[in-house]
Amino acid sequence: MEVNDINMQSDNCEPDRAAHPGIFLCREAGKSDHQPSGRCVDFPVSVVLPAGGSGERTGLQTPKQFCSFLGRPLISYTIQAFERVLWIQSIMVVVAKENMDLMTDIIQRFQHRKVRVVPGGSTRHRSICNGVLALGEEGEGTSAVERPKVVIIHDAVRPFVEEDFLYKIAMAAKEQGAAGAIRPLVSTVIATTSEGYLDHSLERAKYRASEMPQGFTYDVICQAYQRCSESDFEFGTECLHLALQYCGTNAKLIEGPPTLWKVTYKRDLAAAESIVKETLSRSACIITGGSTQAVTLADALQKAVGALDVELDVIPDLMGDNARYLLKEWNFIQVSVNTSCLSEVEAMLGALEAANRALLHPLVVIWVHFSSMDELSVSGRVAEPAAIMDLASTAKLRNILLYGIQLHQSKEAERWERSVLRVAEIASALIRDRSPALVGQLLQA
Ligand SMILES: Nc1ccn([C@@H]2O[C@H](COP(=O)(O)OP(=O)(O)OP(=O)(O)O)[C@@H](O)[C@H]2O)c(=O)n1
Ligand SMILES: O=C(CO)[C@H](O)[C@H](O)COP(=O)(O)O
Repeated sequence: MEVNDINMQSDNCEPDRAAHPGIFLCREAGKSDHQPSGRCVDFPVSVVLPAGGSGERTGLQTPKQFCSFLGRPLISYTIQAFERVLWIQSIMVVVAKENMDLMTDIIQRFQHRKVRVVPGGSTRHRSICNGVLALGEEGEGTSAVERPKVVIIHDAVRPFVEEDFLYKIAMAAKEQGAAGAIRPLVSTVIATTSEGYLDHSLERAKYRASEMPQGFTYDVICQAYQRCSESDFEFGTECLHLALQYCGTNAKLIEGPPTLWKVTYKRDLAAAESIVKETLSRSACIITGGSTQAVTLADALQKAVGALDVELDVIPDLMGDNARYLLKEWNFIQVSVNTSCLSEVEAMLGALEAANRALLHPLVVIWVHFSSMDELSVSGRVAEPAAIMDLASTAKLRNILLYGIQLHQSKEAERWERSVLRVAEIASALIRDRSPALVGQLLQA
């Protein structure tokens, strides 16, 4: 059966654990950046994340899964990608013995749930095997988590896996016993002689790169590891091969998106950071406080930012229905007109903190202080650089990056348009770069 043919149960699937004991559908406070797909899986699915390697190829001291960007270790991004999938019931993370405490700290710090940690082995297969066996023990005598029907295995260093693809893998694994992600080959694979000459070359169109995630029925992956040889444990790199050789299970292969790529070298960590930044920079919300001047500025910014590829919503405040903006990946731009007082920003920071919005990612808040020339001539200075610096220093401790932009009203249309464009450019650069060095600066537009 084609994976696309599998009946996708997508309509209003209600969380009913009694009727579907395998469905895991709890929502997690402060982590609602992800829209659930609405898909249900009516069998228990658990995940094994092998994270027991040392990451030699990065050349770094720290194993790559524990290297951080935007204040969070890579492994936490991967866990989050699985944790937000409501139909996944548990995640078994496998780490080297000496990193068990570190991993436990990460789980606590980023409030990961559904996660257990077990010690790994000297090779990837040994680590995965430990994780799979631990899933079996998890089912015994515990009511919260059942023995899984399907086990998804995914390298802890592939952080960008999407729910839709996991769904395809889980459904195909249940149907076929095994399923795995593939990608087209980038380069031709050749065999070399022991003297370093070309022996033969493979016809590229016939081959595919095997990627992760892979899915197996629990019985297939358990049997494969029970039956495989020491040599497989020591030198093997392919779980699908074990399922074929030891269980006669031909895996269904499904072409996955390019984002399934594995962090292998140091440069891949920088690439992962830039993908996360790009994702976090797509939308911002302007809060006007309801003032006419602020709304006019917001409308002008909306036009200017449109060209910069940022989705921009304009709302008067974060009250009532607008509180939903606190729950998603929005960045915030607070416009204050003719007041150098930062109380509106302080109130917003309080609301963001209460919603636990900056737990997983640094959040950008930009205060745009819109002042008339009259205000300037009365006060004789630009708005409170010291106050914003103090507020930003405190906010930074809570993972909120506060920046300021000072915009002076001008009666000259051309000058005004230039300033608005500058605000749009500065704001989108601040949102995109999330530079800690610029936190608390009051930039001039
Ligand atoms: N004994 C091992 C070796 C690897 N892995 C995990 O398997 C995944 C894919 O392996 P790879 O990219 O090769 O990771 P490393 O072995 O850490 O990297 P390197 O080969 O560069 O040392 C990683 O999440 C890694 O932590 C594991 O759980 N246990
Ligand atoms: O793609 C894979 C499975 O097919 C694995 O991710 C890959 O084998 C990881 O191993 P390596 O240590 O060789 O990078």
